[in-house]
Amino acid sequence: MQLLETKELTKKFKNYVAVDHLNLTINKGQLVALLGHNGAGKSTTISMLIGLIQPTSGNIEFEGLKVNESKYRRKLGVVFQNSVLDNNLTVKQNIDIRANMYKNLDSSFKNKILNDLELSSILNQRYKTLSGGQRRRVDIARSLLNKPEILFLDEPSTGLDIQSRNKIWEFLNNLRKSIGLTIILTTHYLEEAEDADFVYVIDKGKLVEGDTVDNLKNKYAKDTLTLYSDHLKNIKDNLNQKIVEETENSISINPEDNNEAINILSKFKPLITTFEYQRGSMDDIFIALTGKEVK
Ligand SMILES: Nc1ncnc2c1ncn2[C@@H]1O[C@H](COP(=O)(O)OP(=O)(O)OP(=O)(O)O)[C@@H](O)[C@H]1O
Repeated sequence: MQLLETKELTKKFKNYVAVDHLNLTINKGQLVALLGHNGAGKSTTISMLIGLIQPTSGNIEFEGLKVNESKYRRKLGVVFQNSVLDNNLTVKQNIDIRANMYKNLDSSFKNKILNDLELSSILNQRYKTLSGGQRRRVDIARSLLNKPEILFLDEPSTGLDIQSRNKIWEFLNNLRKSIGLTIILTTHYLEEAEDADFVYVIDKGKLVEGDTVDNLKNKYAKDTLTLYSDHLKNIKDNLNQKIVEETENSISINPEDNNEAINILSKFKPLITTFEYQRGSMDDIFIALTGKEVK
C-alpha cells in the first residue's frame, strides 16, 4: 500500500537545481534507500519530505496530508546526518526533553526502545562522552519516541564500525516487523542498501534508476570471483559459468550469490592457487548508469 509519493519534486537554490523533478513512491512497511554520491540531492530531498525546507515546485503526498500539517509531522521520526542532541546533557536528559514534547507518550514503547538499543547502562552518561555507535543509537531512540509511522535516516552509519552498524540494523529490522515501520534512508553505500526493498539511485538531483537491490546488482554491479590456477583448462572444462575475463593464469566469473561462489571454490579447491572476490559496488552502478567515475 502506498504511503508517501512525490510528484515532480524540485528544489532550486538560486539557479542551482539540487533536486530535479523527482518522482518517488514509498510503500507502507518498506525500507527504501536513496543512493547517491555527495551532492546528489539526498539530504535536500529528505529535508523537503520532513517539511524542513519548501520545494520550489512539485508535490509530496502522504495519505492525504500536507507536509506542513502537524498531523503529518507527528507521524515522522528523523535521524539527521549531524546529531541534534545536546552534548552536555546526559542520554536520559536528552531523551526526556524529547519525550516531554509528546502528549500520550507510550512509555512501555519508550522503555522497550531504550532496552533494545542497549542504552539502559549509559543513561546517566553525558552525550559528548559516548562512542560514535552509542551516539547513533541514542539519536535513533530519540527519533522513535513518538512511535512514528515513517523513519528518515540520513546516512545512518557514516563512520560506524561493522558491529555498530549491524546492531542498529538488527534493531531496525525487528521494529519493521513489530510495528510495520517504514524507513527511508540515504546512503553512499550499496552494502547499506542491501536490506532495502527498493532503491532509488540519484545523480545530480535526478532519478537515474529505481529497482530492487538484486535487480540493480544483476544489471550493473555483479560480484566477481577470480580464480588463479596453473590448471585453467581443467577448471574451464568443468565450469558451468560464463567467463567474463581471462588472463594467462586466471579466470573471472560473476557468481549469482555467495553460495554459488563458495560452491565453485569448494569444487575447484585442489586446482586453485588463490582467489579474489570483489563485491559489486555502488560505483559500478554509477559508472554503468552515468558513464562517470566516482569523484
Ligand atoms: N542551502 C543551500 N544553498 C545552496 N546550495 C545548497 C543548499 N543545500 C544544498 N545545496 C546544494 O545542493 C546540492 C545537493 O546537496 P545535498 O546535501 O542534498 O546532497 P546529498 O546527496 O545529501 O550529499 P551528501 O551525501 O554529501 O550529504 C549540493 O550541490 C549542495 O551544495
